[in-house]
Amino acid sequence: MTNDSPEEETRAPGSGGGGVGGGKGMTRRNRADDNVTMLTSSMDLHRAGRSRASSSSTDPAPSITSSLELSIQTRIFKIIVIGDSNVGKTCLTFRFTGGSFPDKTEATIGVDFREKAVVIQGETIKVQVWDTAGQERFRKSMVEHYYRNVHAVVFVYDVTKMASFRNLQTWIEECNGHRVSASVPRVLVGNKCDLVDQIQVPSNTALKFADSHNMLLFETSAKDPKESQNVDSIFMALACRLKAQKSLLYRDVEREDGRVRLTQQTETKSNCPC
Ligand SMILES: Nc1nc2c(ncn2[C@@H]2O[C@H](COP(=O)(O)OP(=O)(O)OP(=O)(O)O)[C@@H](O)[C@H]2O)c(=O)[nH]1
Repeated sequence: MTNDSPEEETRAPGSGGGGVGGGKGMTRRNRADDNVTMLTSSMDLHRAGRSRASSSSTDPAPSITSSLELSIQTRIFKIIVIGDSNVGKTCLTFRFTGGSFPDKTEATIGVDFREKAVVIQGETIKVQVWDTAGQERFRKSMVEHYYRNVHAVVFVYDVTKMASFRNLQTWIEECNGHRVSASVPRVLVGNKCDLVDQIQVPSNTALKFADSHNMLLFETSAKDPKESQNVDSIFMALACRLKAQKSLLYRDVEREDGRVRLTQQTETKSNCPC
């Protein structure tokens, strides 16, 4: 939980079309493609930044150099997770980046950053997940940062709370109000499907909504370990889509204070069959 944000000099993808997958429909138990490999477990950017900064005084120079060389080749995709408080945004991002369900969560203040390196068709990509605060009082000063240079958006509702589903329209309007391009992929996630006896949002209602906004729908549970691959699929579908549509290579530059600065470096094109 932090109020800091990594400084960025990226720009949102300006080309490529439509929502994720380009197709509509519910994707439940969608499996990550075989071409995709998760490389690392979760890493809090700030904690990682601090440890890199502090270790730089003791580590031998060659390892710093090779780490920088490695990072120069790595593209970073910023994905923000948006939705009402308590829908499970933190738990979903934790499940994806850390592979587990947190024992205890507190309301997110500002934003939490988590990052995971994945390999898609031989290319290592850092998926940077911004877990945003659902409570208005904890997000006020951060909203601009959430949407700045975002590459994809995950809208989350709680399948056991109809109000959280109804509020999606407000979240979409906020997103649109921050000039997020229509070409930025968006997906819809209904979380807490493990609470089968309490479901208030029927799948077909959610599917209609997703279709009308050109989004894929994922119904899943951050809590149920059997759903973990489905949670991974949410972010991997976006990463695959971004890899296919993005024509920019970003350089990850470490600054002296350990914060991350991203700069556009050169152009590449790739085709992802995911
Ligand atoms: N049963 C069940 N509970 C869940 C699931 N995901 C999250 N929760 C619970 O829902 C509560 C809220 O989860 P969070 O991940 O903190 O919610 P959030 O959307 O990040 O909330 P804010 O930080 O306030 O925006 C916690 O008590 C979690 O344990 C799920 O898939 N199933």
